[in-house]
This record gives sequence, C-alpha cells and structure tokens, in this order.
Amino acid sequence: MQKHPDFEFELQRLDYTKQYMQQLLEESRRDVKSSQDQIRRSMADLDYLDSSLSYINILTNTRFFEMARSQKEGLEAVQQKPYFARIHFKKEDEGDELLYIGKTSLFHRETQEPIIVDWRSPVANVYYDGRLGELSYHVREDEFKGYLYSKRQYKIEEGKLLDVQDIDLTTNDELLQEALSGKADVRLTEIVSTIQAEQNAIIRAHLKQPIIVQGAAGSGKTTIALHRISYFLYTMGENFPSDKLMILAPSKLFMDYIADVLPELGVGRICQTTYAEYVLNATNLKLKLTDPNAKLEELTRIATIDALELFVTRVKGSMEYKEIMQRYVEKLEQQMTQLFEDVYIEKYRIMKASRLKVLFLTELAYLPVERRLERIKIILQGDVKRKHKQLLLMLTTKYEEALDKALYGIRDDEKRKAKLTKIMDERDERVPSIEKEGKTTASVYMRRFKKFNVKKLYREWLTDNQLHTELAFHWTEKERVTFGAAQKKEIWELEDLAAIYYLHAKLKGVADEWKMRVVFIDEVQDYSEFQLASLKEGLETDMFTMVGDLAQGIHSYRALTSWDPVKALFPRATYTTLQKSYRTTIEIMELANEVLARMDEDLQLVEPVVRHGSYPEFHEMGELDSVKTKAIYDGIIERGHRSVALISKTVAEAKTIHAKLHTSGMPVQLVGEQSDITEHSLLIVPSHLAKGLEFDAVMIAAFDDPFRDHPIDRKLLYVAMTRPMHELHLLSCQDSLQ
Ligand SMILES: Nc1ncnc2c1ncn2[C@@H]1O[C@H](COP(=O)(O)OP(=O)(O)OP(=O)(O)O)[C@@H](O)[C@H]1O
Repeated sequence: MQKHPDFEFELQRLDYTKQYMQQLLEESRRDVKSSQDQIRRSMADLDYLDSSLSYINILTNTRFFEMARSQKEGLEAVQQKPYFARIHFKKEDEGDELLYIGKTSLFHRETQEPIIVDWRSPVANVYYDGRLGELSYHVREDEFKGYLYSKRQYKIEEGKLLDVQDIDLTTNDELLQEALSGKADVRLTEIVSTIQAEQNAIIRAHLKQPIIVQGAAGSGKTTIALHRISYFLYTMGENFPSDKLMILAPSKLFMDYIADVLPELGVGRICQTTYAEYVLNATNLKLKLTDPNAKLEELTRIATIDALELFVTRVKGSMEYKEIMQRYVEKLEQQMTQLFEDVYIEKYRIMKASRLKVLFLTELAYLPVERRLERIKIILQGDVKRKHKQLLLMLTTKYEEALDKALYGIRDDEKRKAKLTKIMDERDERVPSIEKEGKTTASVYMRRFKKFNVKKLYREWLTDNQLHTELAFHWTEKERVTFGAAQKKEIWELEDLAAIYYLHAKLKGVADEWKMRVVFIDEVQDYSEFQLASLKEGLETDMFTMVGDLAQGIHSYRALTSWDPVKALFPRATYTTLQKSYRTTIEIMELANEVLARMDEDLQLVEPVVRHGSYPEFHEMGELDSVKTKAIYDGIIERGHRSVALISKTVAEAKTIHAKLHTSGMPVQLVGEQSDITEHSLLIVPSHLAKGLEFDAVMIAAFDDPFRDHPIDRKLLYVAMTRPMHELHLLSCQDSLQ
C-alpha cells in the first residue's frame, strides 16, 4: 500500500503531540503525588484545638488533587490515540489552520495554540458536517464563515500512526467501512471518529428543543443519543448539573450493554435508569410489578386478540386515561375544598373560607395539591401572626379602657372593687389564652388536610365501580365490567405506572431530587402516550430526546403505533428519520427488509451501508440438534467472531434450548433481564430482550414457539434478524420460519 505523501509530516506531528502530552502527564503525576503528600502532612498536623490552618490546607490540596487527577486521567485515556482527524480550515478574516480533532481538547500552555480540538467544539462540526469549500458554522447563536480545504483521517493504534487518508465527496469513508467491519465488542462503543452527517445533525440539534428520531434498526439511535448527552454536557458546561439529566433505558441488561460508552465520552454521573425504576423512586412507592414481557409472550401464543381483551392495557396508556385521572384529581380537590372553613382565634375571624378557597382553587392552582396546602399554611401563618398582634393590642386596650371606666365611673367602693376584679380576672384568663392559641392557629387548622396516599387512592379507583361510572362515564357497560374484573387481584403492572406517576405529580408534586430537567429516552416506541405525557407534566419540561423505531414496536398493543401523538404532545419537537443501517450487511438486511415489508405499518425499507457478507443460512432440523448447533457455533468462532447469540421467540424456549445445549457441554449463558453479559459463551436470549443489543453473529431458533405470521411475531422476528453485524443463521424445522 502506498503511503500518503504527508505521512512523514504526520508522524512528526503525532510525535510532537505525544511528547507534549507526556510532559503534561508527568507534571500532573507529580502534582497528584505532591498534593497527596500535602494532604497527608496536613492530616498529621491536625490539631484539634487550632486546626483551621490544617483544614484549609487539606481543602486546598484536595481540590488541587482532584484537578491534577482528572487531568492525568484525561491524558492517559487519550494518550494512545490523541486524535482521529484533521481539518485544514480558514476562518473568515483569519489565517488558515490545521486543526486536529480528538476526544478531548489540548492547548499549549504558553502559546495557547490548540494542539487538539474537542470533537464537540463548534469548529469540529465542520469535520462532520462540512463539505469542502466555503461553509459556515455556529457558535451559539452567532454564525461564522470559513473555507474548508481538506479533511483527513488517521488510523492510530497504541500510539502508532498506521494510516492517513484524505476524504472528500468522491472517496469512500474508509474509516467507517473499517469500523463497521470490525468485531462487535460485547458492549456498545463510541463512534466519534466516524459520525455521519445525518447523525451529527441529531447529536448537535438545538439543545433546548425536543427531538423525535424514527431510526431504522442499526441506524445508530442509541449511539447517537449517548453522543448527544456528551455533546449536551460539554456545551452546557458547568452550568448544568449532570444529575439533572436522565437517560431512560429499556432494561437493566441494556444499561449494562451501554455502560462503557458514557465514561468513554467523558460523561460522569447522570441518572441512568428504567422507566419503572424511575417512577417507583420518584413516587417513593414499593410495588412489585408483574413481568411486562409475560403479557407479550401470552399474546404471541393466542390465535386472535379480541379488542376487549386488550381494552384494559390499551386504555391505561391512553390520553383518555389521563383525562380520567385528571377528573379524579379534580374530585379529590373538590373534596378537599369542602374542608375549608373560616379561620378563628377565639371568636375572632382571621381569614374567610372563601379567600382560602380562591387561593386553593385559583391562585395556587398551578401547584400540586399538597404544595398548595404548604403555601396556604405559610400565608395563613403570616396572616395569623399579623392579626394576632392586632387582636392582642385591641384586647389589652379594651381591658385598659374598661378598667379606667370602672375605676373612675363607679362610686361605690365595694361595687368598684368587684368590677375591677372581674375585669382583671377575665383579662388574665383571655389574653394569655389567645396569645397561646394564636401561636398554633395555622398548624391546628391545617391538620384537617391529610396527606394523600397515592397507592391507596389509585387502588380505590381501580376497584370502585361507582368511581368508574362517575369518572369514566363514557365507557360502555362491557368496558366497565372488563375493567372492573381485571382489577380483582391486587397486582401492579407497568401500565399502571403512568397513572400513579400522574397522580403523584398532581397531588404531591415530584421532589427536587427526581425533577429531571433533560430526558433521553431510548426505544421510545415502547412507551404509551400517557407515559410520555405524565413524564412531561410531572417534570415540567419538554426537553426530551426520544429515539425509537416503530418497526421494533413489539409492545405496540400497549404503546405507540405512530409518531403523530408524540408530535402532538411535543409541539416544539423536530422530527427526523434515519434510514441507513450501519450494523448489518446488505445480505442480512435484505432478508430483514422482507419481514419489514409485511408489517401493517407503512414503514420505509432500511438501506444498509454498503457492506457485503455471507448470505443468511437456513439450517433445517426436526428439533434443536446440539451437535449441529455446536458445529455452526464453532464455525462462527473459527471465522474470528466473538459475540454470538442464539435468539428464540420466548423465554420458555430459551430455557429449553439452554438446558439442552448446556447438557451437551457447550459454553452457554441464558441471558435474563438482570444478567451480566459474559464473553466466550453462546448467549441464549429471548427475542424481547435482544432488542437494542447487537452481536457478531446470530442464530435464530424456532422450534417449540415458532414465529407466526402475526403482527407481534413479525416484529419479534425482525428484531432478532437485525441484531447481527456479520452472520445470520436460521435454525428450525421446516415451515416454522416461513
Ligand atoms: N457513524 C457510525 N460509525 C461507526 N459505527 C456506527 C455508526 N453509526 C452506528 N454505528 C454502529 O452501528 C451499530 C448500531 O448502532 P446502535 O445500536 O446505536 O443502533 P440503533 O439504531 O440503536 O439500533 P437498534 O434500533 O437496532 O437497536 C453499532 O455497532 C454502532 O456502533
């Protein structure tokens, strides 16, 4: 292979960068050590009588230690690959520059010359987005113009420069091709060096605006969402507390799968959780939820699904249910309103009930009910305090006047004395009593309002026929009966969480700790409208990044079947589609597209990025044959692949297969919701859990529970078929995969 003409130049540049990094690294290692020593010394000097100086010393050195350590770790992380690309760029009215782009920026301390620029910086956008020639880019709201002479990519491994490529419109993106043909890690990885223009547009889309992405299987939705988080935190800087950013992942298994990407992208502590876990934490409720996938599996077994059968599941995710819950909140509000009475101290009225009702129902209506009551209590306390003072003054004056009148107005000694005593006795009893009462008037008054028990209230709604008639008055008799019958046993389902969260948000309010300001949702097609609506209202923000794929909507019986409702819910959102798939080969995608074409939804076929591989292979067996399966597995491993999954439609079949292969001595791991994925074994995965994951090679097995020509089954099969990067094997008895 011929070397690039600038190869020598680039070698020198890399040496220069590495040397400078090394120098900084040594300095920061020294700084780490010296600050540690300082801390140790100050600890030893700690004098419990006069320790302020030592404390200050410890604090200063701790901060210094943290800075040095973070610089050291940052440098160590990128030392082996300081940058991956370069742009030759000229900003308008300035000289031209060679800017090297890497995962983090590095400036020369004395000259402030940029040695590496961060991939998230505004100017780096030119690399991802800009064609050669004249262009513009934005730094916040300001537009800058410039001229892009060239874009260059580097292959650097373990600190060594292996290749240099110039890219323009005519050349293929070699780096991308290489990245895609590489072996799958057991976990997702960062893609900063090969982000494509259409992906870059999503990563850098306006940060304060919601965004909806419909992306084909393997189009990089998850990866892009994670890069957008990194970009968001970089751009928002110190001003945004990262623990106010939440990523909602579909399962614990999936969280483990993406666990490495965020640290690689320099993202520290953010809230990573599942929807169910978030709701249970935010509502502080302990509910044992039934397995939502059990229902999915049940649906894949029954022949036809009766509309009424799914009525309960569907309604609980609908905006209609939100309206019902809102009516419930209003009913509870009305009940509470009845409790407002005039507020008195002794016989004196301090505040009218009507004023309190106006506060409760109108002026403070923007707050959750319990928060309104807290505010009313504060207002009442203020009023009571003020009026209590006036009242005491008025009474003291009144008694003084009465005493004066008795003293000077009654001639008869006996009578006067008796009157004075009476007045004084009355005064000495009433004034302290009023004084005391005033101190607790507000809190005693507010005791009539009990805190809500959301779990109990929701359970009441579920089981009370009268409430059904009152709040869901539009339901037919059949629907009401179906709904009531489904609630007999006290079970808690995922579908109930939207309502529980909604009631909590409206009645109690989401506590600050759980009040996220920015939300990223992966696999959003599995959410119901009500889930999204209640999250948005509870969090009082619409800054949501939502990525998903309707073709993989295996929970569409309870979740989204179109993006229209999400667009209506987030009117400020931009909607983008990604049609290109980066994961799999043309041969595999063509077969998966055949399944996609048979779906009820009108979905565009997926365009695979030009990468060829072997054709999917069909292996016919009467039942799962361990010897043949092992031979297929060994072949895959011999061809150099590492991560291999065997996907079945149901959990039950996954268990049977696992038992069989395990007995035959094959290295197998049955993957469950809570599993840690291990390398060097064949992973047996039920199809619903495979969603979002990827493997070098996939075998799909369909024996006991074959995939039928049925909407849910088609989606499950499509999910399974779009998991492999390189090889797909279909294991089945004849007919069952047709
Ligand atoms: N620009 C890119 N450069 C290199 N690899 C990429 C790029 N975009 C996506 N990929 C790779 O494609 C694969 C699919 O990405 P990802 O899992 O994020 O897609 P997805 O849209 O979430 O898929 P699915 O919906 O099927 O779960 C990953 O291996 C990812 O690293």
